[in-house]
Amino acid sequence: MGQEDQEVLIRGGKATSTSAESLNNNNEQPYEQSSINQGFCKNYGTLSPPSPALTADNLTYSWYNLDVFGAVHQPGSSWKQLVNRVKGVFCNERHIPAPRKHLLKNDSGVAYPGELLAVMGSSGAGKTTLLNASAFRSSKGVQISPSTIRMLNGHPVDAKEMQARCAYVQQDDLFIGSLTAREHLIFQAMVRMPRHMTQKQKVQRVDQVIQDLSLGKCQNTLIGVPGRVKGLSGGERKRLAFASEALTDPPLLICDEPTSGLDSFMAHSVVQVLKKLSQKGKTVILTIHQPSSELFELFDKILLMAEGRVAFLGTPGEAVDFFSYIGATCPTNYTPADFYVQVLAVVPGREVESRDRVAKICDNFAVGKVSREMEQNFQKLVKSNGFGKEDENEYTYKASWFMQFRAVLWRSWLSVLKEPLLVKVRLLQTTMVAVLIGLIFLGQQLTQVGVMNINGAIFLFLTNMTFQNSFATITVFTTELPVFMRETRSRLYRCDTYFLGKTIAELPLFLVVPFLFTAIAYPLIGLRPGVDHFFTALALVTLVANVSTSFGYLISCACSSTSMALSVGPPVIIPFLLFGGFFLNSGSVPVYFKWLSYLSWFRYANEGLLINQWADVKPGEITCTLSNTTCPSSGEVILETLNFSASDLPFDFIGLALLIVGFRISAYIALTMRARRKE
Ligand SMILES: Nc1ncnc2c1ncn2[C@@H]1O[C@H](COP(=O)(O)OP(=O)(O)OP(=O)(O)O)[C@@H](O)[C@H]1O
Repeated sequence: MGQEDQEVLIRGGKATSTSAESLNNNNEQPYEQSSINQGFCKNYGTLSPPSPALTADNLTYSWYNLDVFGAVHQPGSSWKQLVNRVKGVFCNERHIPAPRKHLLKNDSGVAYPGELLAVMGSSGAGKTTLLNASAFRSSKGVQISPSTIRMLNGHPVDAKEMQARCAYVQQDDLFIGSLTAREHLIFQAMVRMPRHMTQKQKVQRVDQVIQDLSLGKCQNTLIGVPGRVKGLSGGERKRLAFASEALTDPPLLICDEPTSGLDSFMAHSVVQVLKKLSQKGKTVILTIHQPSSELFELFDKILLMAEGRVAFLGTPGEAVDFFSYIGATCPTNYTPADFYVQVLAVVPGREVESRDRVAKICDNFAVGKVSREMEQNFQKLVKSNGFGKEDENEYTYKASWFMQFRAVLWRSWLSVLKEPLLVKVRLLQTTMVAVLIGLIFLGQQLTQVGVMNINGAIFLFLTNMTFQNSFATITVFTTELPVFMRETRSRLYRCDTYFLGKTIAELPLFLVVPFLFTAIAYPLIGLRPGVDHFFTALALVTLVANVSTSFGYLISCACSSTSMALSVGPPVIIPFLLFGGFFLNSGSVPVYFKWLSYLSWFRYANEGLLINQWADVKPGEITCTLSNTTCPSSGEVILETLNFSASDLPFDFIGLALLIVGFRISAYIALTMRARRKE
């Protein structure tokens, strides 16, 4: 809506109210003075709960002086900031703090049990920021003033308690796409529901929730990945997100734009679900864009936001009075929600006037009854020092360590079986590459040329195992990490149970892939015959597959995105590859890079495989067919030329095993640090 439309709307209001132009024309009627004075008398908005009966399970959520700041990115400022910091430290100069954007300005509000509170406002008004701050889920770079107080039933609440008692349905749904809706809910029940409940009771609750949210028809449908794997519809995904939260019957439910991307029918059904929950005594807060009149009628209270401030909090009926009073009566051909949002919008091109109008409306509300009551409540609380603290243990994980581990293991195993990238594609890819390498190096003989070819084929074994496994891990693991981050922040499971469950579930695959590869390529190439030689090679290739997987986990956990992990992976692998003894003789590694060569799994595995191949090749077994080149007389000579010693084979196994452990521990530490950081 443009400024003109906005003015027409406000002038339209003037026909029935008194001073529409007071919003725009300060000369004719000094708006601020007259409105503010009247605001004290009119008492628009309300703080009163819908039903006075509060049980122990009901939660009144209130927030006072919610002051939120966001980082402002200034192009080219990082260098200046660094210089500024260095000067501050070394030259005793005053450190100039980085500029910050004031996202929420001393907002206060309250949501009662049995109430459906809709937060509305134009885009950028601060709705999501308010919800994130309320649920203690503010994003990286967002700072909340220490004077802010968030309370449950009058007790200041901390992040741990809030995350345990409040269900937060975020705008973007995050699921493991390879599970069905029912499998997803069973997993959620396993980690969310109290540990004293049996598995049977949890499954019964899942069935109940599926019925309540009308998910019966799609319960066995794959959730899917938008744009990649077809699965649930947008509405079904939204309802599934609610279903996950509804399993525990949370007393406080916060939903960020639950209707975004849905048609009006779907939007209505989603809000109906929320309304039903509120009627059962839950406290429900949601943000919504452009609700239809029908939807608007379902809201018990509305909170209007503009420019990071509260412009109104009260019932829809009181909103009509408030806006009429300030001279902005809703015309009959407008839905009230659209009208309020438009009046509170900042119009491009006329920002100063719009902001002035918004400021006046917010000021008017700030001196009204609601704000004053809120202030009084807050003062009372401070005076009575009512910052009571409840038992922290109550807000710990719902499931025991073992239950969490079992649930993660079960879900990871299901996704291993169902994720095509992990199983079908990998097995097909492995077979094809093994056959190709086998055909290229088919039936090598123990000749001068054969020795060169066999050494090349062995190194190719390692290169293929490394790249195939590390990149498969990076691709699959990094796409699942956002789900992990959200679930671990909701305290569904611990970092260690996830990491352990996930890696154990994937282990069989990382045993099958090297087996398949070795079983096909080893005999085709004609490597050293004998069961013991085959199994030694298989053990080494399996260890390499698992070192690469562990390395893939480490890179995935240390990098912030899939694309970053995929770009960081190859340059880090290349130095390890160079120290493998194929491109650079292991005796020629510069002293200053020796330490790096000890971290090279290529070196251990190449040495091990070459020892396995050549150690027992006796003098005379190698046929010298070319007279103009040197011919290695025995396998021992080949190993000596490469600077490898047959006695080092056990150390190669130990080296590979230590690398697996080392990379996994590092990956776990990186994951824990990431889980602690804000995303
Ligand atoms: N981390 C951040 N750092 C800096 N500014 C931010 C940050 N997060 C949000 N903002 C800014 O704060 C303002 C409010 O953002 P918010 O996402 O809360 O708006 P909204 O009302 O939810 O909008 P929409 O309806 O479009 O989602 C916007 O101007 C946004 O650019």
